[in-house]
Amino acid sequence: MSDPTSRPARTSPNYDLYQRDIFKAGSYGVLSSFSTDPDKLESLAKEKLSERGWLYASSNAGLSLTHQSNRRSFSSYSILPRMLVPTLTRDISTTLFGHRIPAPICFAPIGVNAIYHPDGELAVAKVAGELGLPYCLSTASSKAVEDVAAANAAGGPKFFQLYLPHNWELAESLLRRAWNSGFDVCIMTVDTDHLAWRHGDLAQANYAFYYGIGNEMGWSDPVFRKYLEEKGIDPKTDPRTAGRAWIDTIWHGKAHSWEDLPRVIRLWKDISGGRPFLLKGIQHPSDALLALDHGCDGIVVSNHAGRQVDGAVGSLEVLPEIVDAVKGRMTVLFDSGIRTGADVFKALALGADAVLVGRLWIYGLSIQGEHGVRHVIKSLLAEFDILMDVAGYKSLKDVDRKALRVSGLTKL
Ligand SMILES: Cc1cc2nc3c(=O)[nH]c(=O)nc-3n(C[C@H](O)[C@H](O)[C@H](O)COP(=O)(O)O)c2cc1C
Ligand SMILES: O=C(O)C(=O)c1ccccc1
Repeated sequence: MSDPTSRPARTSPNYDLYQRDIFKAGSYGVLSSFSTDPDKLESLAKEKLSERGWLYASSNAGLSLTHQSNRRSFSSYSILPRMLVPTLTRDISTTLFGHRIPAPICFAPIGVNAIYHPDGELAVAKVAGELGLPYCLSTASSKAVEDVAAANAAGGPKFFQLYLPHNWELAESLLRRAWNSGFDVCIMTVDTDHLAWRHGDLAQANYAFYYGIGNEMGWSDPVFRKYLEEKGIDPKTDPRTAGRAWIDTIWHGKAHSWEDLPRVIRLWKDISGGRPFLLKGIQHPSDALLALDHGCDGIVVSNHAGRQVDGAVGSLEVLPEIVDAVKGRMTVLFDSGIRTGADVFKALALGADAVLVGRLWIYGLSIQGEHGVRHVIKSLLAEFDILMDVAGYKSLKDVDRKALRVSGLTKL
C-alpha cells in the first residue's frame, strides 16, 4: 500500500490536508509508533533509543533551568484569536535569504545524527528537501556534506552550521565543500566553543566522538585526513584517537573572539560570492548589535536548547528586545523550545523572521527514521497552518505583537 503520509507538502499550500491523511491512516492502522503530541513523541523516542542515545538528545546544562525557562517563556504569552476572518486561502509561505519557502520553519543543526538512526543526516536532509524547508547541516555531522546534499536532491535551501576550527586551512576546506555541495548560507555557532556541564552526559562519559562515532565530516575532509596521516592516525584502525583529534581541532584548545569574525566572514563571502553569514547563539541585545557591526547578515536568537548556560534567560523572553535593537537591519531567526504550531506563531509575532526546530525532529528520527522525521515536521506544519486558520490570521504579515497578550492581561 502506498504511504498515505508521503504526499509532498510543497504541492499543497494547505498543510491541514495532513490532518486528513492522519485520520485516514489511523483508520487503516498504517502507522506504528504514532503521536502528534510532543511530550508523547519525546517518551516514544526515549523508549526507542539506547540509554546513551537518549542521554545525548535530552542532556541539558546543569539542573535544566534554562530548558525550563525556554518552555515557560512560551506559556507567558497568549494568542488573541480573531473571528469571521476568511482564512481558507491563508498563506504561510515566506522568503528567506532569497529562497521562497512554504513556511517559516527550518531544521536546526544537530550533530551526530547516526546516534539516533543509522540513516542519520541523510534521512533528515531528504525530508527537508521533499518539504522544501531549509535544512541546516552541523559541522558535527555523522555523514559527509556531499552525501547529505545528494540525499536532499528534491531541493530546498541548504544552510551550513560552522563550528570554526582552530586551523584556517580546515575552515576553508569545510566551507568550500559546503558551498560546492549547494549550501549557500553559513551559520556560525558561537555559544558552544566548549561543552557545558551536562550531568547526564558526564555520568556516562557520553561523548560520541571519543568513541569514534559521528566524525564523518572530518574523516571525509582532505585537509583533516592529511593531518591524520601526518600524525600516523588511521581512523579505520584507531577511531578513538582519530575522534579525539577531530574534537581537539574543532572545539578544544582555544576560545574564539569577535576578532576572529572579519576573517571568517571574508572567507565565506569570497567562497560564496557574498552569500549570507549568520551567528547562532545570541541572547544579549548588545551581542546582536556587535554581530550587525561586524557585517553579519543575521543572527539566530538561541540558547542551544538550554544545553549550554544553566540558569539563563528563556530564549523567547529576549527575542523582542533583540528585535527592537536590530530594527530590521538584519534577519532574526529564533530557536530553543519550539514544540508546537502555537510556539511558532508566538516567535513570529515577537518578530522572528523564521524559526528553527531541533529536538522535535530528533524524536521523529529516533522513533522511525525518515518516516518519523516526515511525520513530526508535517505535523508541526499542519498544526501551525490550522492554528492560523482557527485563530483568524490569514497571512504572516498579520502576525505581530498585537496578536499576543502577556499573561497578567497587560498589552505588549
Ligand atoms: C542533541 C543536540 C545536538 C545539537 N547539536 C548542535 C550542533 O551540532 N550545532 C549547533 O549549532 N547546534 C546544535 N544543537 C542546538 C540546535 O541547533 C538548536 O539550537 C536547538 O536544538 C533548538 O532548540 P529545540 O531543540 O528546543 O528546538 C544541538 C541540540 C541538541 C538537542
Ligand atoms: O551537543 C551539542 O549541543 C552540540 O552542539 C554538539 C557539540 C559537539 C558535537 C556534537 C554536538
